[in-house]
Amino acid sequence: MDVERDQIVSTGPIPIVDLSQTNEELMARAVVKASQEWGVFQVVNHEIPEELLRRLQKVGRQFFELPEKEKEAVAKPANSKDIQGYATNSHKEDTQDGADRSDHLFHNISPPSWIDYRYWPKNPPHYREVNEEYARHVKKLVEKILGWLSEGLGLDREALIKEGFGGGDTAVYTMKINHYPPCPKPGLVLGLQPHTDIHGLTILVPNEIPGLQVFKDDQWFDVEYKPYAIVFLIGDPILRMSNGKYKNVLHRTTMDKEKTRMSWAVLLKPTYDKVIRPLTKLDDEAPKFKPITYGDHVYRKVNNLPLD
Ligand SMILES: O=C(O)CCC(=O)C(=O)O
Ligand SMILES: [Fe+2]
Repeated sequence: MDVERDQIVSTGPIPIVDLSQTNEELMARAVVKASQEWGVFQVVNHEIPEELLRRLQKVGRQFFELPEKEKEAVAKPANSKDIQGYATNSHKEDTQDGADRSDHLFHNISPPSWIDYRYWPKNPPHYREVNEEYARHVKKLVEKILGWLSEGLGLDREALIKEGFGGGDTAVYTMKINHYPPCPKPGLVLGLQPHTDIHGLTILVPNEIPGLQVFKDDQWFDVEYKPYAIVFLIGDPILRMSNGKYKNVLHRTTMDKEKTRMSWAVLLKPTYDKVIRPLTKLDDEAPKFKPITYGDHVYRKVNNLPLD
């Protein structure tokens, strides 16, 4: 059998993995290969209902369409160390160099002890119910993918979620809605500057406006929009936990001249005190990274301090 063709059904260069195949090993291998070579892949025919994704996008869109004053009800408090809340950067001058020209809403969605409903919009009224339902589905999908990635390292299925992220009920899941309003000079500015993700894994649902680009082999590639597909991006901690086997993909977002782009990203993170290091059974290989707490990693990245 032509494994290569069966495992990745792709019209573009970014790997696309069909999760409705019966052969689990093929799907697992496709996810592992994509993570080694690209650090990004899309999944289609996952078990998250399409109508739930439509509702997730609808309530998010309704929130961002509210007048600025109403969005401020969940604003990130000034000087808050916590990322949670609404913040706007899209009013920045178009020519301002190096600025991210986008708006965001962050709030934790799991575990329950990390949820602070002050940052969850009360308007539209279904916002909370839809996001709670989505959180349950995302967790299941993430655990499946991390299981395959663990096995791809020669470890047991639970290694990444348990040893890497501290366990299914300890790992922190944060919803981040990105909102990129139309930009009259899209060539001059970016929605998000090129970056690798500070957190471990990003599970992304974009709207239909193209904009996400990933870097590989000295070239940027567009991530093709596929309705209801979910994009996975590997972040820095998984690079470290896998001792460099899984890539932390460099990516950025562009702006559209006329249309608003939005994306719903769930960020998977360890708690700040968790030490990030190559996983135990990878210890017999020379470690490529020094142990570092997740909190220290975030601090160093945010402040442009050296990491290793
Ligand atoms: O909006 C996107 O497609 C990507 C967002 C992203 O890279 C991020 O939030 O870190
Ligand atoms: Fe990102």
